[in-house]
Amino acid sequence: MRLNAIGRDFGSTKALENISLEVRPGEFVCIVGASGSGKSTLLSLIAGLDAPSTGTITVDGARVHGPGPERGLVFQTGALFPWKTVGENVAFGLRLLRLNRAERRDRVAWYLAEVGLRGLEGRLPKELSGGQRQRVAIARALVCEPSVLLLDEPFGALDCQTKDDMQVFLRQVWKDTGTTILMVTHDVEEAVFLAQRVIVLTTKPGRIAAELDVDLPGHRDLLLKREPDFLKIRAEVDDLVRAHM
Ligand SMILES: Nc1ncnc2c1ncn2[C@@H]1O[C@H](COP(=O)(O)OP(=O)(O)OP(=O)(O)O)[C@@H](O)[C@H]1O
Repeated sequence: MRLNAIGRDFGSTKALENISLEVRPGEFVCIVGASGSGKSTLLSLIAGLDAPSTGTITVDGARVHGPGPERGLVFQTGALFPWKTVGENVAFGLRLLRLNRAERRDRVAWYLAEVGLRGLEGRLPKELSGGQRQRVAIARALVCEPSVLLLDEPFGALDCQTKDDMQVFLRQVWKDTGTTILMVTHDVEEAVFLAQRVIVLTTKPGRIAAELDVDLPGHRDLLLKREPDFLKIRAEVDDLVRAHM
């Protein structure tokens, strides 16, 4: 996936300016920045829900002109259909793909198991916890086997312990599926724990201030968050975000 000199203006407000970024297949990249740095705007441009004022976005070599099944999208909350069951919500992701009934059933079952929701396919979203609902949203995005999974603060509404568990879960899903992931978050600890590479945005306009490779082990559990190496990178990213607020 490639962003080439992206800019987005809203009237006289420059939300984003000259953002160029390449995300390689299978990479896990997090974008952090203070409130108003244009994180959500950037993700919605890549998702094709909004169009850049300048620059181009390509995924698998094709220009983005609107939403498409090769880009899976997960928001902070509220994206599930409340009247559909867990299984139906996940299957909904497949509506744009031409698959027969057995293929659909198998894919839905595989991704429900992958996100740890096997046996809950008949439940309604209101019968799930917040963390479980986000697992459904992630399964629904992954079921199309997208080239890139786009996550906008997906754990932002969860309590600290659930958030921690979901981070470990997301690393596991990434390892199991090999999906390319681009996530935006204001939570620096989360970004450093999850990503191989962290991009820091400036505020007003949002530009790329810095880019850091996260040189931590591939296998990450929650104890890593207490390790000196982790805390050092976290402090470095925190300082960069603050310096560019
Ligand atoms: N539809 C819109 N119309 C006008 N201005 C907008 C619109 N969407 C975003 N903006 C402006 O663009 C800038 C970036 O907003 P955006 O929501 O992308 O930031 P963010 O980094 O995601 O913030 P937060 O972390 O608070 O969600 C802000 O100044 C915002 O007011």
